[in-house]
Amino acid sequence: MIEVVNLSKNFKKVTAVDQVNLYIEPGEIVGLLGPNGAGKSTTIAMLSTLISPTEGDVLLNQKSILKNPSDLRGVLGVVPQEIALYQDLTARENLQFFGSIQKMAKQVLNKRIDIVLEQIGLQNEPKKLVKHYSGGMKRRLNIGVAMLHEPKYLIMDEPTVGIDPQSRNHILKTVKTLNENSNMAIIYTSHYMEEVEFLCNRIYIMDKGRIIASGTKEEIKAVLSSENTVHVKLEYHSKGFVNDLLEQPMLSNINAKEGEITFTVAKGMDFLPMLLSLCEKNNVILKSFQVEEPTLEDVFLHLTGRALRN
Ligand SMILES: Nc1ncnc2c1ncn2[C@@H]1O[C@H](COP(=O)(O)OP(=O)(O)OP(=O)(O)O)[C@@H](O)[C@H]1O
Repeated sequence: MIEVVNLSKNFKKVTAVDQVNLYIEPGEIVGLLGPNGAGKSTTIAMLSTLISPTEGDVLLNQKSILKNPSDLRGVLGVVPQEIALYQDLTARENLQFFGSIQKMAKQVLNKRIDIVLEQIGLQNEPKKLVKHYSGGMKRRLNIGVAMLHEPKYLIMDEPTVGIDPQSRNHILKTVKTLNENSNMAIIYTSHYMEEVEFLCNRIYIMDKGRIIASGTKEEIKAVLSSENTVHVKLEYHSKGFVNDLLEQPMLSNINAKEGEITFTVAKGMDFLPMLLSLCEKNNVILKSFQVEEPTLEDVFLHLTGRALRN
């Protein structure tokens, strides 16, 4: 298990990471979700021993790695946010180069390269130079480089930024398969809450250097378990109807646009009779209504008053 204990990092006057605690157990996918500038990359840089913390510690199987970073490096792969590849080499040549600087034995390396190329879906591009790859293919090869030494833990720093939806889906599937077939534990950072919801068993939500929520998806969403969002569509817009809604004490966050209205209501509240009687009173026809479960985006909004992406 890897544990991060009271980890902080100051850059002069900026506190990029502030007393962060988290852990990852073998075989799980953990999400680190937060907007730009939340401190995710700085946390990862400390976790992967690239920069040293101002305060706090990182433990591998309960032993500090600050004095012996090589213990962690052997079991950890890091996929950086930036593409770090040689453009004038093929995928295989890139993997050969990065494997050789890790001093992997030639035979072992060649076997691993075959496996990794298959895992990242680039086995059928033997002659193509990286400079002729699409953005998504480069990202996949970037992941392959980090996987060469068969790490038990893989850290991925926003691996889907700036790529097309098809490549993004491929990467998400690769991450899931790697975890399921190789039992590789993955720390996945992102500001896309739907990716984190899809992939991760446990999630940490970070903002302004701090962890503001953590737990399973269900536990985090339970923060909002007392409320449901309701979407109502009317046949046509009615000012009177909206005014009547605004006067209902059990409703909040009422938003009306044309014939579409959204509001929040306490969970379990039977609001339908009220809705139907207001329709009748204002002579409008209810086209549809939908009760929505909260998303991680809603939780973030609730905790910070801001959207994850702006
Ligand atoms: N080397 C540095 N010197 C000064 N400030 C830094 C440095 N690195 C990061 N910061 C600041 O620390 C804060 C956290 O940055 P960090 O890159 O860790 O956030 P992030 O969540 O990874 O965001 P992004 O998704 O944009 O990468 C930001 O305010 C950033 O400007």
